[in-house]
Amino acid sequence: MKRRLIILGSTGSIGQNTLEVVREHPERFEIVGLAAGSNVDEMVRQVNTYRPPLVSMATKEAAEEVRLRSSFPVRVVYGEEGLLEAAQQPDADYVVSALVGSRGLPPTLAAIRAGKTIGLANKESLVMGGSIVMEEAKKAGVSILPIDSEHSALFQCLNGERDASVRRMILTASGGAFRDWPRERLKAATKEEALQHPNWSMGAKVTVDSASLMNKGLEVIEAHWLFGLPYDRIDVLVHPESIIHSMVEFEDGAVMAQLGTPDMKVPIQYALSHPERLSLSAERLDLAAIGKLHFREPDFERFPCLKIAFDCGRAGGTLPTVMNAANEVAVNRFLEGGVPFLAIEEIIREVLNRHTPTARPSLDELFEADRWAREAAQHSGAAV
Ligand SMILES: NC(=O)C1=CN([C@@H]2O[C@H](COP(=O)(O)OP(=O)(O)OC[C@H]3O[C@@H](n4cnc5c(N)ncnc54)[C@H](OP(=O)(O)O)[C@@H]3O)[C@@H](O)[C@H]2O)C=CC1
Ligand SMILES: CC(=O)[C@@H](O)[C@H](O)COP(=O)(O)O
Ligand SMILES: [Mn+2]
Repeated sequence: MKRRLIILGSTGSIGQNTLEVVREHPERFEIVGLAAGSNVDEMVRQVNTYRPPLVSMATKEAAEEVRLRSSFPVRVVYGEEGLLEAAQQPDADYVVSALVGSRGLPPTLAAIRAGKTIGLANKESLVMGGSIVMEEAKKAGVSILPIDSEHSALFQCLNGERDASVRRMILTASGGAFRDWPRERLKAATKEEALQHPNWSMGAKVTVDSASLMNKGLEVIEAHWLFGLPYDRIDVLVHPESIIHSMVEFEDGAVMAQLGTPDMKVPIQYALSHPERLSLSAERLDLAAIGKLHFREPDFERFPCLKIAFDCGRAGGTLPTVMNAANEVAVNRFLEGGVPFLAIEEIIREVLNRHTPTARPSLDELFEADRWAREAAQHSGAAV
């Protein structure tokens, strides 16, 4: 039977890669809904190719334009309500959560509550509300299959293993665009430089997170929630080639690693077709041609965002939510040219220092913490 998919964030980097996987296997997948923000041209192209019955766009204007330019009658909804409707679309059995940022949390939760299997790329929803997301998934009997490359690697390494045999997880990090830059040089780092990821082609926000190593920090928190491991058993290792996507060390000293060329279609197909594997036209790994792989410890002094994320993850409560929201706003301000690169970590620190944490927040308290932190980060004058 075909998997009936909704893709939240279909016009983005993960969304388009997901559609590539679908295009290679039309016998396995059917698109029953697409949701995006403002990229009307790309959405019209997708609608005319995949003919989904339901589409959601961020605004009424974008929705109307998609409707008018589609080559067949498609229902187009919009805004936060539109996203929620798409996430719960009754025809779907699987939702790919690939919006960027904490706006991914409400539709991901709605899809879980509606009983859909989740392919999760939107790591921010676990950073913001991991305990609630995992609790709701358990209650609804829903599987959350990781799309993020490191978590897909960990998931693959765990295949057939008992939880009790796991000693630690090792997330690999490319080191990002500024891996070899001295701290002093980071002061003048530009947007164009931050967007030059050494190995992956991705959306702007995650690429800047990768340059500050906040991406790895978000991924540590994501791994904690997905795999239920305490933070002192999650390690980060810089691996500049991004060939080993992550590793699991077991009690007997054995280490399992998942390798491959850096291509998101591989973890996406694994999440979409689990427990099977489908053929893919991805580039094959040639280790003889690569010759050597390199590893080093992460530098928490040059890249303090990684330590901030470990600390907030360990502390729990509203702190990861506030850190995530402050980071989103700070990255946005950097991308808009309003603040320098190093202001990202300063804004996050300042907002965290001003926050009064709540230990076991309800969902409403998480949304309130997110709203408060956004406002605080938007007006923060740190390092500007
Ligand atoms: N890219 C990658 O390879 C990887 C990404 N991830 C994670 O996956 C998620 C998506 O990343 P990525 O694909 O790179 O991001 P992109 O920026 O490429 O895409 C983001 C998507 O979100 C949509 N969007 C933005 N704002 C809104 C809104 N207000 N309402 C509805 N939709 C909106 C965009 O629509 P539009 O463009 O139409 O405005 C787009 O479809 C992130 O959480 C990221 O960390 C994880 C691993 C790898
Ligand atoms: C492809 C993917 O999963 C990204 O999240 C990737 O991890 C970014 O690379 P680094 O954060 O390791 O630079
Ligand atoms: Mn990743």
